[in-house]
Formats: sequence, C-alpha cells, structure tokens
Amino acid sequence: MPSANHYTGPTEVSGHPPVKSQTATVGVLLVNLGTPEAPTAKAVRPYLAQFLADPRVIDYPRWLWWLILHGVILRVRPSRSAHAYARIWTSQGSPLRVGSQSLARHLQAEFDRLGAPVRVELAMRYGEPSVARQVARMQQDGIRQLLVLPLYPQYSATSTGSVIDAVADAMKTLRWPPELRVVNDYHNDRAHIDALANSIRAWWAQNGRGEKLLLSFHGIPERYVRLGDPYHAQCLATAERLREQLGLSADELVVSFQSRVGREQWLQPYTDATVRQLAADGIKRIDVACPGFAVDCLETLEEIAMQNSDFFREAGGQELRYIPALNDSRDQVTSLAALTMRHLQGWLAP
Ligand SMILES: C=CC1=C(C)c2cc3[nH]c(cc4nc(cc5[nH]c(cc1n2)c(C)c5CCC(=O)O)C(CCC(=O)O)=C4C)c(C)c3C=C
Ligand SMILES: [Fe+2]
Ligand SMILES: [Fe+2]
Repeated sequence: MPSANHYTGPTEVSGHPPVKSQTATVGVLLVNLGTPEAPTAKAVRPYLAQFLADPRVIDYPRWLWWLILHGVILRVRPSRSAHAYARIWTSQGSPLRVGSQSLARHLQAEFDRLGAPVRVELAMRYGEPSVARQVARMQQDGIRQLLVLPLYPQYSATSTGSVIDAVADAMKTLRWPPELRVVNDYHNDRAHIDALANSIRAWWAQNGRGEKLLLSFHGIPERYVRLGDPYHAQCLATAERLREQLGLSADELVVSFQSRVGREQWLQPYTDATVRQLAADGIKRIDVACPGFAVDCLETLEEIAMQNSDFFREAGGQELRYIPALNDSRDQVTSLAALTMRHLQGWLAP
C-alpha cells in the first residue's frame, strides 16, 4: 500500500544480499501488567519475584528488600495468591491474559477496518510475552515507528513508569531502534470517559441500580504520591468526570483504593474498609466498578467480586455487584483506536 510508511530501501548493500523490500507499518504495543502461567504456587512464584523486585513497584534499599522478598514474601505469598488465581482461572487461562489478547485482536481489526497500516501487538510488563521480545520482533519485521500504549488509564510510576523503563531497556539492545512515542495516561480522555459511562449505564439498564456506586482503583503507597506521583489526582479526576457524565450527586458516588500490600500506608480510603462501612451505615446494595483496570483480572474478579462481596455481606449488606471492566467491548476498542490515531499523527499518510 503506497503510504508514508511504504519502505523500499536499501535494496542492496555492497557485498551483502539484497534486503527484502517490505511494507513497513507503524506499530502499536499494548502493555499490560502480566500474570502467572498457571494458578499454582510454582508458577506464581517467578511472576511475583520479577514483579516485586521492580524498584518502581517497591523502592526500599535493594539489599534489605531482597532479604525480605526472598526470605519471607516469596515463601508465603505464592501459595496464597495461587489459591486466589485458581478461583478465577478460565479454560483459556488467566483472565488478564485472555482479555488483553482479545482487546489487542479487536484493536487490530479496527485499524484494518479503518484501512490504517498499523500493527498491534501485546506485551506483558512481567512474564511473557515480554516488552523486550515484542519490541525486537516488531523491529525485525520492519516497524520503524512505535507507539507504546500501557493499558493503565491513570499514570503511576509503579505501572506506566515501569513500562517506560522496560521499553527503554529494550531500546538499548537495538542497533537501530524505531522512533518512539508513549501514551502517558488517558484518565481524562473524553471517549474513554464516555465508554466507562456507557458501560455503567448499560449495566444498570439490565440489572437495576444499587444505592451507591463505588469506584475502586488499585492503590499505591501514599508516600509515592507525596514524592510526586500524579496517580491519586488522576484517579479522582476520572471519578469526577464519570460522576458528571452519569449525572450522580456527590453522595451517590464513593471512591476507594484496593489491593494494599505490606505495612505502609497506601492511598485511602481502603476498599475493604469502605464496603464494610457502607454496610454498617445501612446500605443494602452497592455497585462497584474499577475504572483503573482496562481488562478484568485477579484484582477485579477475585478481590472485588468475591472477597469484598463477602466483606459487604458479613458486615450486614445484602448485595455487592461488580460491573465488568471495558475489556474488548466495542466502546473500549473505538475509544482506544481514536486515542491511538491521535498519538500517531504525522506517522500515517493523510
Ligand atoms: C506491592 C506493590 C504493588 C503496587 C505498588 C502495585 C501497583 C499497581 N498494580 C496495578 C495493576 C495490577 N496489579 C495486579 C496484581 C498485583 N499487584 C501487586 C502489588 C502491587 N501493585 C501484587 C503482589 C499483585 C499480584 C497478585 C497478588 O499476589 O495479590 C493486577 C492483576 C494481575 C493478574 O494476574 O490478574 C493488576 C492488573 C496497577 C494499575 C498499579 C498502580 C497503579
Ligand atoms: Fe498491583
Ligand atoms: Fe489483590
């Protein structure tokens, strides 16, 4: 296809076989967190070892953290986590992997439909397929312009920042790296907020509305925010935009932070304490959405839909209903395609 991306040369370098003429396309690399290969302690251990050794995730002095990680955490957490993964594992594998792959396929189909010469691939920050593997593969296939889209709507150094590190490391290994762009966040993107609002409205139309809508975001240590991480502010901004779009009063919407690990203070209010408090306040039915997760995973399907649902009922509530993530829905695909096209400006022929 003749376009700004049509790469034809060099066809011959003196003394070397001709380089095959090929149509180079722009590459879009979706990156999600990663997930174990199986819901077993044996498979969860190396996943957690890589994840929790990342200094972007836990910034304690390396030697001290190494002792705690290998001496304590990796002895107990893998079997506990494996048990949680086993509750949500599907016949096709981990929901995070299955959902992310499906989203990548749908996004590729959308670019094909639009006639945009864009190649979409998926990488995992931890585990396989790694960022390094996918970047190298795309470069070998002639990708000369690469847009990285971390599947995290809100920027945090612990998530998006860590993806940027991995991409930078991958680039270091290439003699001729592609031109590079990175989507930092899309927490306030209009089409994204519309997609979230539409999915919640559609879910209410089918299931009725609870007394409160709880938006639960993944937490991070509160100290990281004090050091300059914009994550907290971006979560609150997403929640506020969503509240406006849904036409809810401040009282009808509650924001909380989940998935705390360790003893430090994380962003508050905590989700588990919040659902218990709502039940103690006499609320019988709450709906929970997790707008920080592009795709359903352990943290939504197990921690929210199972664990926190139990907490709510144990504290006197009747029903906690989880509203699924956007996953590979039409709205998610079109909003991410539009976001991507904006970031590709100048790389695609008009
Ligand atoms: C220990 C520190 C952690 C920080 C900081 C953190 C930030 C963070 N995580 C996500 C997204 C996901 N996290 C997931 C699982 C998960 N997260 C942590 C720890 C931290 N996360 C652990 C140890 C785990 C593994 C499971 C467990 O043992 O509890 C997942 C789900 C993965 C899956 O396989 O389904 C996601 C997604 C974000 C967005 C974020 C910062 C904003
Ligand atoms: Fe996490
Ligand atoms: Fe969790």
